[in-house]
This record gives sequence, C-alpha cells and structure tokens, in this order.
Amino acid sequence: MIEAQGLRKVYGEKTAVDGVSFTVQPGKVTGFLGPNGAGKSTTMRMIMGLDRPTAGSVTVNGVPFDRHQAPLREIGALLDAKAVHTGRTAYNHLLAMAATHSIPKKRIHEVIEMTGLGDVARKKVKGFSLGMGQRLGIAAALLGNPQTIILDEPVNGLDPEGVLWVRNLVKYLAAEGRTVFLSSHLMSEMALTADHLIVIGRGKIIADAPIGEIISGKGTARTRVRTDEPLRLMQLLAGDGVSVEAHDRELLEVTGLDPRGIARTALDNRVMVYELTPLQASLEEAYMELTKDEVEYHSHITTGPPVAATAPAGAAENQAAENQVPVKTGGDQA
Ligand SMILES: Nc1ncnc2c1ncn2[C@@H]1O[C@H](COP(=O)(O)OP(=O)(O)OP(=O)(O)O)[C@@H](O)[C@H]1O
Repeated sequence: MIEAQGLRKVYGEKTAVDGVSFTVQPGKVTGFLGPNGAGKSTTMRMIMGLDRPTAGSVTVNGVPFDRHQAPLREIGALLDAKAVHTGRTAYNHLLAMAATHSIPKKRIHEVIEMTGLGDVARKKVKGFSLGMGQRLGIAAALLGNPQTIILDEPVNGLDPEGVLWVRNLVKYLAAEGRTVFLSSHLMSEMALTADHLIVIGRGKIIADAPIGEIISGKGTARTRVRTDEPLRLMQLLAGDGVSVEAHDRELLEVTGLDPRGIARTALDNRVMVYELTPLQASLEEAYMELTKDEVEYHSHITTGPPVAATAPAGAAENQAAENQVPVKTGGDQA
C-alpha cells in the first residue's frame, strides 16, 4: 500500500505537487493520470525517496521508503528506463541490483524469462531499443518480488504484443494482492488496465475513484438510434439540452436524452425506431472534461475538424442526410 499525506514539492518558484493525500490500495491496478507537468513523476519520485518532500509524507507498506531495510523487496519501480549503466549487459545490470539485496541468481533468470529478455540478456544495454529498455526496467522492478510496484509510462515504446503483455502482467500482479500504481498517457490502454484512477492536475488531486465512476460521472452519455425517419425524429427530439447528430440515412446519435425519452417521443409521434443503443462515454472524454482547466501546456489546433457541419434544428439535416455527413442539431448549439 502507498499512503500520501499532504505531500508537497516546491522547486524554486514552482509548486510541482501541492499537498496531495491519497492511498493506493493493494489488490488493484491504480492508474495515475494527469496532463504534462501535472506532478506525476515528482509524486512517484517522492514515493521512491528520490525527491525529498517540501512538506507532508508518503509511506510504502506503512514505512517511508528510506526506512525500509530491503527496499527492493518492498517496492519495485520503473521510473526512467534510461537510468541504466549502458555499458553493462542486461544480466549484469540485474546482477548488480540483486547483489545489494542478496537476491539469488535464480530470481534474475526468472525475471529475464518473465519479461521476454532471454535472447538479449547477455547483450550490452546501449544497443537496446526503447521497448527492450522498458522490459529491462520492468524486470528490475520485479526483481525483489515486491509487494508494491510503481511503473511510470510502462508501455512507452512497446509494440502491441508488449502492451498486451504489460496489461496482463499488472492485472496478474494485482490479482495476487499486490499494490500496482502506474501512469500512462494512453487513455485507451488505461481504460483496459486500471481498476481505480487518481487524476492530478497542476499538483492537486482532481479525482480519486473507481474507473467506472469517473467515466460515468464526467463523460456524456449518448444513444445510437436507428429509424427510417431520421430527419423527422431529429426535429422531434432536438430541444433544450438535447443534440442530435445524423450519421447516415438511418442512424442518429442523441445526446442529452435517455433511451426511454427517445422511445417515448418516437412512439407518441408514430416514428418507427428499430435500434436504441446506449453508448458509454470513453475514458478519454471523461479525462478531457476533468482536466480541461488543468492543462498547463495547450496545443493549438490549426486545421479545422474533419466534419464542420453544425446547424440549428431543421436547417442542414436534409443536406447532411443526402451527403451522409454527420450533422448536429439541438438546444445546445450556438
Ligand atoms: N527538478 C526540477 N526542477 C524544477 N522544476 C521541476 C523539476 N522536476 C519537475 N519540475 C516541474 O514540476 C512540474 C511537475 O513535473 P512532473 O515531471 O512531476 O510532471 P508529470 O506529471 O510527470 O509530467 P509529464 O506527463 O510531462 O511527464 C513541472 O512544471 C516541471 O517542470
């Protein structure tokens, strides 16, 4: 378990982490999300005793990292895959780490096998690809068979097989009752991997909840509707807080009204509907909504969106249906 209490880190004028408190529970994969510069790496470094907090405290399995007699056996971390002596072979890198904790050679072979490094274990690290370096970092994190594992961007540079492997590995480790804390900017991957999320923005915790709660609490629920009178239904549904997009001649996507409300309107007006599918918001949408005011480094989109057609109720639908172009209509339009 990882427990942070009022954890704060100030670098000169910059408050990187602003008094955060959270608990990372065993038996779950906890994702750590936040925009660039939000304070994720600084928090992870403080957990690992690599940065001293300006205020507050953080413990790993009940004890601050630097008070553990054998820290590698308590917590394993991949923070920077490049922080390796590149003149050493992968095996010797692990051997040097193992020697500090009297970890037997058998365990080195186990983690090499587990991380798929068997063929390159005797090769010098300086020739390693990004993905091989990540695998070695994960091998090092697992070396002491620790109860708690922290991985900062573990899938960075991994091929699809490697991404799947990390996903299954962290789920397996959590299922064994270990504490797994990982960061990633890949929302789709996080959605498949994490049970719980902690979201940080500008050094402060902005969400700490099970992933399902975060998605349902922030994303906007939509409903896919199939009907043979899309234009009529579009006009009937559009109103205050309801927007409707036409996707093709028969398909609408409705935001702001639940399937029952859509069915009621269709029935009252004798419009036949032959599909009503609730669409769950994605983690990416929920995350963007959560962090929209917390992003320090904004991108500026210079090209327009691929689909530009938006219109008030009744205006552009005919054109859209003809062209089979998505078009929005409804009360939330400007
Ligand atoms: N050693 C340092 N000296 C000064 N400022 C620092 C230092 N380390 C981090 N910072 C600043 O603290 C803030 C938080 O940085 P941190 O690396 O923890 O963010 P992050 O969430 O990990 O970002 P990213 O997703 O880009 O890796 C940033 O504004 C960063 O510039």
